[in-house]
Amino acid sequence: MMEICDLNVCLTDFSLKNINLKVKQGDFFAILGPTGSGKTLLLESIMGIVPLSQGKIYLKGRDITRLPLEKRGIGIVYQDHALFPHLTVMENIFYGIKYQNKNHEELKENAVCLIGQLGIKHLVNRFITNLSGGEKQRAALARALAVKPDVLLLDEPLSSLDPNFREEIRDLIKKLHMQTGITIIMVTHDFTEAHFLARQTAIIHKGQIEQTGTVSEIFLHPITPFAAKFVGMKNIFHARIENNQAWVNSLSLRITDNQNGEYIGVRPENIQLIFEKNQDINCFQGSVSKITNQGFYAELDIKTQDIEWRTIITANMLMNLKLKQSDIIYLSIDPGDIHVF
Ligand SMILES: Nc1ncnc2c1ncn2[C@@H]1O[C@H](COP(=O)(O)OP(=O)(O)OP(=O)(O)O)[C@@H](O)[C@H]1O
Repeated sequence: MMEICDLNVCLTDFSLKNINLKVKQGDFFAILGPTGSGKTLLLESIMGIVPLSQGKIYLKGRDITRLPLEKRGIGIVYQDHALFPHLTVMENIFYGIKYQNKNHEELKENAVCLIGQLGIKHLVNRFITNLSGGEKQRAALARALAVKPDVLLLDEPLSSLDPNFREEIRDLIKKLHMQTGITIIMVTHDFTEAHFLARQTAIIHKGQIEQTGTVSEIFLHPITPFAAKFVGMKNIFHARIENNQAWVNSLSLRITDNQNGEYIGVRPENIQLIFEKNQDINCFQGSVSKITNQGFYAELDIKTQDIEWRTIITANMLMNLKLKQSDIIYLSIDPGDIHVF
């Protein structure tokens, strides 16, 4: 549906290199990456705001690489909403319709329907400056969708919102995607957001795509240390793999058969904490080196020989166990939970 072929953008100090992506009709696609990785620049290239030094962009089979934004069939919701402050909500939503080469009556009906779906009927005569962050985001979504674009681009749609609105708007975006079936490409630095909303995802790092796949594929099988870290695999170590053993410094861990690579990764939630050594295959003694209370849960750093592991436990469990720094504890790791890449 949207195909990005060999896209390159060269700026003075930054480049997007050989970007290839395919987004299917009706899909929700997340481009995930840390700050400065090139996410917004990629959206801007899709919109035609920054010139490509190489590459093609196709939308529904049409080559849109050189078309002006209004002819591309793309709607966008910016991080800061970018609504017109001197216009009312209604005027903002209807603004783009007059520039469309489509049936205006149909688009107006569609806009009215969106106003209902987004729950902003009571706000239509208000000016933008008087709205809350969540209300602005609803108005921005209605404005972008009012012209019935073929694809909707969302630039970090939740990051500027107060945490109270974040969940509400996240649910709303999901519902809207299901109701309209529109193709969405969202950029975000938050894997949890992508996990909740998207089906397909691409991880971008320093202007290059590191991995693409379904959200669960990338969550379960990251293929680079960067991707692994990004999806919450906090224990990533350089390792020497020999048959079904992984050596990290002087520690040997049993892994499942037929795996090969240079790194191992273990999720903190997959490390079990126990008080006595048992017969588990990977059971190691360690000592608590740091406890970081995070409210509902706590992060425990545990040192075994020369390796520091990050584990998590619930706040309740931490209280019950009365754990403190330097306490001796055992870690148990199932070989199936050790990922090699
Ligand atoms: N028009 C431009 N001219 C020169 N450099 C630019 C331009 N736009 C972006 N950059 C640079 O390109 C790099 C990537 O920027 P981009 O805004 O795409 O990052 P991002 O992944 O969206 O980050 P964030 O999550 O912080 O928004 C940055 O180093 C930025 O300074």
